[in-house]
Amino acid sequence: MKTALTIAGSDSGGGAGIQADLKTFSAHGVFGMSVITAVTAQNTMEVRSVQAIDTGIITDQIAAIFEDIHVDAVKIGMLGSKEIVETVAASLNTFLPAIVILDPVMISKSGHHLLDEKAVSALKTELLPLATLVTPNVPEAEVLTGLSIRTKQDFYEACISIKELGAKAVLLKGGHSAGNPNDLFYDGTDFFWIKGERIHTKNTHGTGCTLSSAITSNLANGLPLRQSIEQAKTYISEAIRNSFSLGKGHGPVHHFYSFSKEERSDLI
Ligand SMILES: Nc1ncnc2c1ncn2[C@@H]1O[C@H](COP(=O)(O)OP(=O)(O)O)[C@@H](O)[C@H]1O
Ligand SMILES: Cc1ncc(COP(=O)(O)OP(=O)(O)O)c(N)n1
Repeated sequence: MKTALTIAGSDSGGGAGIQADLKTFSAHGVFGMSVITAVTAQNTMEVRSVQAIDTGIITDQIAAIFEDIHVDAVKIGMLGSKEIVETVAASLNTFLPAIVILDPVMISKSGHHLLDEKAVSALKTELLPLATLVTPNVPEAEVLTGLSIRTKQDFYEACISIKELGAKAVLLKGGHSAGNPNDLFYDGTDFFWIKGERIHTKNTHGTGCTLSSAITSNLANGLPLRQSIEQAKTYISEAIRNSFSLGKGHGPVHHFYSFSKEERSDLI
């Protein structure tokens, strides 16, 4: 069985963060492992409080996994602080995983800051160069580039600017734009649009975490990058289509097995 590791924050409400990542890995037949960077007291309406995890135990969690278990792909989500960004970058530089998907989580749907302003420059200089793919949403890409992103042309320019920060490839997500949620991919050579159809629901908690974890799972399972992204887009679209009302705010997306019984036995 293939393995994937998420380095991210815990969402007590179960819709985003580590919890969404592990559900997505399981749904793809991948064995999921986790390094917790922060604990959030969160539900469908708000992030009430955040406790960062001590950097020593973050280093230990990563080392405990890599010194014992083969990791096919790593996904990075909420990091919270500059110190945690630097700690994670140092560990990745030690263990050099082949695949790193970086979701540069900055603000929750409920409006809570999940990354300190001081951490942004460390994220750009220390983590982006280690990423196989970075998956910002529009507000995150605006912070990373200093550009305002409204038009299709802005999407192209933002991708070029983020690629120049050192990531091998960029997927700029269009969920926050008006109209259909089309995402733009760029790897320094080719651009391609991953087209979506807007699903009108308030239950979209955890969409970014789920998409990046689905891409991570597909890469861990050996698919090429483009196919991994295309299949992950299908997965997140179905997960949003089948999302449900849980709690009083933004309900979670629905995680489902993305392969047949026969395919599942092939994976094990
Ligand atoms: N209402 C929606 N209908 C269909 N797809 C969506 C919708 N909202 C977001 N998406 C898609 O979900 C994925 C996550 O995007 P986005 O919501 O922008 O990320 P984040 O959760 O990081 O803000 C992207 O592929 C985006 O296009
Ligand atoms: C612990 C934690 N990590 C990440 C997020 C943001 O997740 P995302 O998938 O972008 O979903 P929304 O919060 O935007 O719904 C989070 N909320 N908590």
